[in-house]
Amino acid sequence: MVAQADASLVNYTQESKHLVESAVGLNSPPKEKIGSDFDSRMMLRCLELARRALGRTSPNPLVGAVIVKDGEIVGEGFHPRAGEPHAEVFALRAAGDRARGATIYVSLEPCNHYGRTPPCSEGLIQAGVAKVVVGMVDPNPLVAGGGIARLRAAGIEVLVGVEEAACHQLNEAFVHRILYKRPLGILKYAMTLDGKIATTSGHSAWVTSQEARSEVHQLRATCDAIIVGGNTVRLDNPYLTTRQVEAHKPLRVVMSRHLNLPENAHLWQTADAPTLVLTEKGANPDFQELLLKQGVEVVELTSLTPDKAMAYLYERGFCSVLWECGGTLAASAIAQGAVQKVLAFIAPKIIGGSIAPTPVGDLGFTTMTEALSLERVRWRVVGSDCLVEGYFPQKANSQ
Ligand SMILES: Nc1c(N[C@@H]2O[C@H](COP(=O)(O)O)[C@@H](O)[C@H]2O)[nH]c(=O)[nH]c1=O
Ligand SMILES: [Zn+2]
Repeated sequence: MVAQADASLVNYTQESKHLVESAVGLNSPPKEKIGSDFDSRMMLRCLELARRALGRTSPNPLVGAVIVKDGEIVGEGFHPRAGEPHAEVFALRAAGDRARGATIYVSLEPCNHYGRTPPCSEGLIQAGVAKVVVGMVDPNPLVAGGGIARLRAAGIEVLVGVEEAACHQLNEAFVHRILYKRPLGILKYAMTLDGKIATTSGHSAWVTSQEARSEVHQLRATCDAIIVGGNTVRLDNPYLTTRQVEAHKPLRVVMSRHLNLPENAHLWQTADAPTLVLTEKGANPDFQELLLKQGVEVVELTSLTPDKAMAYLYERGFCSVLWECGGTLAASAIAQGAVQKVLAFIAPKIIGGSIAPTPVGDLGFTTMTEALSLERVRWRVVGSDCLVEGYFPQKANSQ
């Protein structure tokens, strides 16, 4: 039986629950375009600015803001990382007095709470902006429509939902974290046209083209952590880095119950990205010592399962986790609901072999009717390969 994640919408008032459900596309029909073409252009500029902090803002969202006066941009900003000022603050600083009577575009609803920083709603009211154009409602229960209500109560015109789908897409991991209290799990694999991730002897360098591999490095830079099992460390000896000097370096996570791992794996010998080994209480103390000496963090969980690992990474403030593991761990992560999104690179190659490894191990299904169907499926060509992307269906639990 495959676990289905339920969105926890129980912390919302009835009104904010509807706003959030609609913003994140749960239980809501397709919508019409909101705002003018100029509004859309400005909102897309907000998203471009927000992307400058890709991979660096968790547990916070990616947010961009643009201030427009008399048809001209007079201030821009984005949220660089958690604990630092929000996007609106940077844009207001850049605009100075020109913010008075201006329109501000923000990709996420301005906050209305005292967190690590004071509420942006109050900052906008004090700056005297005339209009606020919002990309999407903030699903954080501390905000959830409250920022919009506060601005309207102060007499400011507010337009909500401009380029909403694009705003949601950029923050899909933040939204998932808020609604499901887990990071978004993304399963990525590269397989041949006949569904193999390696030859019968375990050789896998390389299944896909150079272009597809550099796309993976870019993908890693957008995630908070990359997770593999002990088998991948033993068989592939991966680096799990982004190979880009300036890029964000996600935490490399290894799940290993018994710590029966090679002493000289690349992961412990390369300090260019942080590494965490998740294991169980009391496992192999000598190996734990060796890891600690090499600067690797070790955390013992009472039981080590994909869901327990995701619960731990949630507590650490992560929004997105990339599963780059072998088929056995991938099957158990899927079965426990630790995977929401699948990215499959398919190389136009055939290697054959009935015992060659496949991307997802046994799920216990015997009939096609049990197959897990992905939705919102898209595909595109990357180099000489095809990238297929889709999501497992998600549920809202709003009792
Ligand atoms: N980063 C961001 C927002 N983030 C909102 O504020 C929450 C974090 O608050 P704090 O701990 O004070 O940084 C975060 O969970 C999200 O709901 N809001 C905005 O108006 N603009 C921003 O740029
Ligand atoms: Zn704010």
